[in-house]
Amino acid sequence: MGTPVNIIVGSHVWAEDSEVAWVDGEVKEIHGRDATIITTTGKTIVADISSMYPKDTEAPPAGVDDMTKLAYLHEPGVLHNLACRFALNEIYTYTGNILIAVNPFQRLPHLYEIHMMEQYKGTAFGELSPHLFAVADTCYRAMINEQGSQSILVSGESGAGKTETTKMLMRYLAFMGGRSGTEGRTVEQQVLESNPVLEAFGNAKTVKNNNSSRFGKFVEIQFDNNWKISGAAIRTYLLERSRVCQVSDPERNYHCFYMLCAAPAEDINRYKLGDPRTFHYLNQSSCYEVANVDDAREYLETRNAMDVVGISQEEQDAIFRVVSAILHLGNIDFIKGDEVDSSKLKDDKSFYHLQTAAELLMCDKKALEDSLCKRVIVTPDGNITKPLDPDSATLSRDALAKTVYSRLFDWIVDKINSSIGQDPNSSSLIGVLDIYGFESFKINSFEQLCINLTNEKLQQHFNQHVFKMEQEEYTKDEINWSYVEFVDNQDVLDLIEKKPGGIIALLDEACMFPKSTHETFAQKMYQTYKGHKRFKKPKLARTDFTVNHYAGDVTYEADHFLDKNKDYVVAEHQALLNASTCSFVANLFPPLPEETSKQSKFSSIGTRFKQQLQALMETLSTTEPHYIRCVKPNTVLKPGIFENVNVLNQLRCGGVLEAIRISCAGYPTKRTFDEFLDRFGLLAPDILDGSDEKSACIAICDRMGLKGYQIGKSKVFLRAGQMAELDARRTKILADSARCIQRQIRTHLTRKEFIAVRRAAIHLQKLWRGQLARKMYEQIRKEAASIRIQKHLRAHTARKSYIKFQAVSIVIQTGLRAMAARNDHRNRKRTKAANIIQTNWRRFEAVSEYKHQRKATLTLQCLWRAKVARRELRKLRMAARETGALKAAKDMLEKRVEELTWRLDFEKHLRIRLEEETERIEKDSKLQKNALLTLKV
Ligand SMILES: Nc1ncnc2c1ncn2[C@@H]1O[C@H](COP(=O)(O)OP(=O)(O)OP(=O)(O)O)[C@@H](O)[C@H]1O
Repeated sequence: MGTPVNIIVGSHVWAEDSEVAWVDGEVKEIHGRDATIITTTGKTIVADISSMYPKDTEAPPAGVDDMTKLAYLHEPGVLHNLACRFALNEIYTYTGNILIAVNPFQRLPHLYEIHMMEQYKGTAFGELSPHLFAVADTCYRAMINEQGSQSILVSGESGAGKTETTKMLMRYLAFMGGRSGTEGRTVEQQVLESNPVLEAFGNAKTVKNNNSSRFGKFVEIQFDNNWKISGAAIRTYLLERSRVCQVSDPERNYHCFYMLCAAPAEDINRYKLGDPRTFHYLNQSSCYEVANVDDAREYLETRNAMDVVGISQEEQDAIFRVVSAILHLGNIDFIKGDEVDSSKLKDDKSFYHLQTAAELLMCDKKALEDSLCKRVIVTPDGNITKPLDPDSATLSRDALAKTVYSRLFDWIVDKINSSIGQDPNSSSLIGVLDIYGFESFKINSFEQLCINLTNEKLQQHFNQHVFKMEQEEYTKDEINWSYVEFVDNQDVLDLIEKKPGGIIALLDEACMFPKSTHETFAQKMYQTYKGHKRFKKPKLARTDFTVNHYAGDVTYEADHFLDKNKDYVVAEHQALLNASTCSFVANLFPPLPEETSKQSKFSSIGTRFKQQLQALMETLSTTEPHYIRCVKPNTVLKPGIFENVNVLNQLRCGGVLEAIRISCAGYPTKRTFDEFLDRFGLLAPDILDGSDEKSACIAICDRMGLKGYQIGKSKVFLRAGQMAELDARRTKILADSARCIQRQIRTHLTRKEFIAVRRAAIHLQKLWRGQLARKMYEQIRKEAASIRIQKHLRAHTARKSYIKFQAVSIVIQTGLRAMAARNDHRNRKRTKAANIIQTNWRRFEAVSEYKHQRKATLTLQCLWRAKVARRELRKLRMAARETGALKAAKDMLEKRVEELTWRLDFEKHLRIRLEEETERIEKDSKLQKNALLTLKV
């Protein structure tokens, strides 16, 4: 960041730190809020220009719609305003009556819809946001109210949007002046449809613009007594002829060539065309297509538009025949002929193209070849035919192509004019001028000189108009303005077009003098304009010269000036095409009037253009001009990019800043008494009480020590810088007051804020604590819940494992108990078995014992009883012997014997059973023994 500089007014006047130390300089570059300024003393200052941007209160962030509303009217302010608006897609801005249109490089259909036209219809200028419809409407209203012709001058550099703007203007005028419900083709329709036709033949893709108009255009729309469109005339200027034969990469030739090559197959065959890459006039550049443009569709649309503007099918056919003939002409190549410095067709291909071109032009092919390879020189002794070398033949071929094309273009324009028709009884007209802007390239030639001459002329017209309007305001307010200086560019115009002595006049002279070369022409210029303040000879230049135009220095290369200025049709070409059996072609080359052909073949393009310009200026001078300055925001043709330096340059070249400068040269700041007091009353509040507005204003100015200001009937007129001076004082007072107010307010605000903050903090704390408690409670709940969950989980797990263990142990216990039971059972069984065995054994022993005892007892008893019985018997016998006693004794004894016999049988039977039982027990014990043995095993 460099020295802070406050720009006070104007595009070139600066002051440091609001001091009255003026610095003259120019803004070279702007980066954000820094500007590089080259002062007139050559010093470079990088300045902080933020203070120059409009104050917030005065300029809304979206910018102001009229630059004159800016408190500071200077380059950075204007630029900043445009940039702010552009960023919001507000592409239109006024500077007083001038409309600045920044090309958006994107379709903004909402801006041009029919309802927008309805809105602007009859609305006062400035009431709605800036728009080209407002300009067109003002123009239309002015024509009706003032009964006078109007013109709209659209200018800007290539690609700035002039043609689009012109088309929109024409659409609006057609909307206002159209006849509703008219049958058939209306004039306004034809006027509108003339655009695509002219664009097809006069527009081409250039580096700067994909649809660049290579000619200037003035459309005169005539209105009848009912203010309806009754006729129109289109005047075109300086079509770029050289493009027909010479195209540089990445540009294209005229659109019509590519359209024709993309035409339906039937047309392609008819015109013997093909791929554009096969034609020399098209393949010098590798660019054949334009983004978003379909040449085939454009061809059909152009044909359609041709129908609308009244070009018949036969004429259309002839037009496209000529266009294709030009392409074929371009493919004719020459090589050295048999004679010295002669030429002939290079090969069969060249012959084919010559033949095709001749067929399409309907002329004799031999005559065509001769007209290209030979030249007839008229001498007092008769005509001499001179052969041309291959280079000259090629030049002759290109000259023919260029002439045919430019005649074709002129024919189309004339045809459109005659078909739309002129209204001789028209009461007023509105002219729309779409003309090339100021051009300054690395290499500038004759075309640039003509274009820049046009712009100088228009600039003069513009300056005069702006100046006039300014003066009108001074006169209206009855102020003395005699010393307002007006910077005129008449000297540049004189340098170029004055007759005799101007550059064009010198060029014409040089063209008529056969031995002239571009060097002799340049030398002549150097001599003639030595010391001219608008003409310079660059160091070491042989043919270059620099003209100091209003928009800056342009260095021209005089090398091709002579050729480019010569506008004559080679007699052989004229004769050849005039003799064509196609009436269309023959009409393009009507026979020259006798005296013209005798006088001189030379006609100067420069002079003709000058005359055309003169006629245009005369027409313009009879109209009330309205200006639209188109601005190209960037060189990459993309939306949303705003290149400051580029735009600044265009504003300078377009005269916008010049208009501001003119305004600054007088009294750039005008404020009504009311506004003035409103703004500056605070500089002297005591004056305001009691005195009238005018004297209060005078008193304020005097108290502030202003010199040179003027007081009009209703306004205060301030000189450059005075507004800023007053503003600086006002700012100081405002700043002091503001500081005081700020102090109080800040204290109040800070206290209020503190209380609010404290309350808020307490509230916050409360909420926060609540929040914390809630959180903690939540935490505790969660913990309790988790413990319970753990408990249950553990219980569950324990239960599960217990049940598992229980099941296992029961199984084990069951197993063990079963085993024990089985053991016990086995023991019991064993014991039982043993018991049984023992029992049986004991029984056996007892039985055996018993049996033995019983047997013994029985035996004993038997023995005893036998002994007793025998003793008895002996007693009884002794008694029997005694008789009776004896007999009873005998019976008793017999009974006793019977009983004993029975007992003996029973005993016998018992003993047999016992023996059987014993036998069985013995068997059982044997079995048991065996069983025990098995168990043991
Ligand atoms: N108002 C607009 N809205 C949208 N696009 C626009 C507008 N104006 C211009 N353009 C775009 O910018 C391109 C160039 O505009 P235009 O052809 O009007 O420029 P020009 O100034 O006439 O250029 P030249 O002098 O080369 O003919 C257009 O093809 C279009 O794409």
